[in-house]
Amino acid sequence: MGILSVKDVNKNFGGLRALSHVNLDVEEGTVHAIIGPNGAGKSTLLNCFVGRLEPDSGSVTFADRSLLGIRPYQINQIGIARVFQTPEIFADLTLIDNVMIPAFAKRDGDFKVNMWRSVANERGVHDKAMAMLEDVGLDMKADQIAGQLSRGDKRRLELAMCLVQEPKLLLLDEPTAGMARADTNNTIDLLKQISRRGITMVVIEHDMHVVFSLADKISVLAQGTVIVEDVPEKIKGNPKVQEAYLGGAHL
Ligand SMILES: Nc1ncnc2c1ncn2[C@@H]1O[C@H](COP(=O)(O)OP(=O)(O)OP(=O)(O)O)[C@@H](O)[C@H]1O
Repeated sequence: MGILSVKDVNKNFGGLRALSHVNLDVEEGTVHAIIGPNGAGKSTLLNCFVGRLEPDSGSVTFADRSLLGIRPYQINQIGIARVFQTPEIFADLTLIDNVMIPAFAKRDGDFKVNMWRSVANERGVHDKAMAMLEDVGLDMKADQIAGQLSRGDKRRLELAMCLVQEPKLLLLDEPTAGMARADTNNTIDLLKQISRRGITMVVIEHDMHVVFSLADKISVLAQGTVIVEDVPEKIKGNPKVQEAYLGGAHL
C-alpha cells in the first residue's frame, strides 16, 4: 500500500457521479500526477485528500491514517501540505514573515495574532524560515513585500511556506497555472529538487510538459474513473488515454 491510498472512492453531486470506484496508490518518495480532461474529477479527488469533501463511500488513507472526517486545518499537522492554483500568500507581509507564520502554526498547532510580539525573539524559527527562503532562491528578497513578487516567485514563496512545515506529502493543484514558460521551467526544476529530498508529491496539471518532466507515475481520470495508471512513457502512446483525454489527439 502507498503512503496515500484511495480505495473504491465514490462521490456524487446530486445526480452527477463525480468519482466512481476510484483506486489510487501513491508510493512514498515518488511524484504521482493525476491528469484528465476538464470535469474528469481531479479537483474533487484532491478535495477528498484534504477534508474539503467527504467521499460518499470508500476510503482514503495517508500513512495508514484515515483522512475521512479530517478538517482542512488539520492536514498540515499530519504532514500534508497543499499548493493552490493561485499562490496563497500574505501579500502585505514580507517574505520572511510569510514563511515564519506557517512555521509557528506547525510548531504550536495554530497561529495567534498576539504571538507577533514574540516573533522578533524567535530566533530558531526565523533562521529556519530564512533557510527555506534560501532553498527556493528567495533569501535575497526576505524583507520585500510578498505582493510585489512575480508569479513565479510567489509560487517559490508558497513552496517555502509549505517546506518549512516539513511535509511528507505535497499536493500541487496546477502549480504552473498562468505562468510564462521561463517561470514554468524554473518551477519544474524547484519541484525536482524538492522531490529529491524524498517528499512525496501528487500533482494535478493540465500542462503535459510539466507532467512528463516531473511524474514517476500518472493516473488518468476520465468521467470520474481512473482509466489508466502507468509510467509516463507508457501513458504517451496509450490509445485509451488519447481517446478519452484528448479525443484522439496525440499527447
Ligand atoms: N461542488 C460541486 N457541486 C456540483 N457539481 C460539482 C461540484 N464540484 C464539481 N462538480 C462537478 O463534478 C465534476 C468533476 O469536477 P472536478 O472539478 O472535480 O473536475 P476536474 O477534473 O478538476 O476539472 P478541471 O480540470 O476543469 O478543473 C464536474 O462535472 C463538475 O461540474
